[in-house]
Amino acid sequence: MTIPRVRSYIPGLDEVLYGGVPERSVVLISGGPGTGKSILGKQFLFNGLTRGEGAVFVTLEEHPVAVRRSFRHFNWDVSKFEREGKFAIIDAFTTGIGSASQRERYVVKDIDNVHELIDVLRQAIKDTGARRITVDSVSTLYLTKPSIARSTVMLLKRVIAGLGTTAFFISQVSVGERGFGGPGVEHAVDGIIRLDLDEVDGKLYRSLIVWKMRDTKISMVRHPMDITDEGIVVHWDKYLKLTATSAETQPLSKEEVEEMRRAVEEAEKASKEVKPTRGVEEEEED
Ligand SMILES: Nc1ncnc2c1ncn2[C@@H]1O[C@H](COP(=O)(O)OP(=O)(O)OP(=O)(O)O)[C@@H](O)[C@H]1O
Repeated sequence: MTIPRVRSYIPGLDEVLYGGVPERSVVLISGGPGTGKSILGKQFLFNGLTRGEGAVFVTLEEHPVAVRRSFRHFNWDVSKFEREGKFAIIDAFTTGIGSASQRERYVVKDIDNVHELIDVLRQAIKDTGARRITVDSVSTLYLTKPSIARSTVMLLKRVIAGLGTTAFFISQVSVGERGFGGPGVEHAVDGIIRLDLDEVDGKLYRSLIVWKMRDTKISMVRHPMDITDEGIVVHWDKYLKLTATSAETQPLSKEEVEEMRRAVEEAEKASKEVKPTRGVEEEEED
């Protein structure tokens, strides 16, 4: 059965997901510091914006001014989409303090109150007609209160899926940590994509691995990944064989490569045939 998918259009990522992210999924983008999580979240939104889809970025870790600057760093000009009302930044960083925050349209004053965040998010999704959301980072919402992690994620997930959007939740883990953001969160989300930076013989290697993604086949290997001036590139047709003392890149089999390529072609065809039917209709369960 063909399921509706959201193409990330991040080079190589849709191939390792056999066509893209199943629609209305909440995907945890997990990884240590400097692994490229924020860039991946921004690229996902920008690629939707250039194809006519609305998008919302929730910032909990960076000032909104810094967020706009980091989009610009990759020549992803979001200001045009903000002016057109297709893109919104939700400021959950300044907590409403300071003159810059006074200029922001979407502000969350109390990040300990997830219901306030949800109200602002719902409004921003409706205003922009958003299909894509990035929350950077979701860990900030429960850093000091791990016991509420699962309920926070479940509440956000209900609104996001209910309004027909697909989300990347950025999850920060420590260097060397094996988990993805805590058991409550890891089981609550629909997908987990892990970004890594490994040091072998004094050299750092970037890689991406899809740990889970409900309703789709996934590539079962670690893929080498680069950050370039154009953003993230995943080498979907190769895998990175890491040991404690060596890092070796090997090609995937011809059959696997062909199957991934075909899956992306089919997803692209399906996305052209099925026009998105939803506006931002209220399908939310309360
Ligand atoms: N043009 C570029 N070319 C290559 N690498 C780049 C470029 N721009 C940024 N980077 C790298 O991207 C990394 C930062 O990526 P990003 O901010 O997405 O990390 P992150 O995983 O969100 O980290 P953190 O959790 O610490 O915020 C930096 O280490 C930086 O070196």
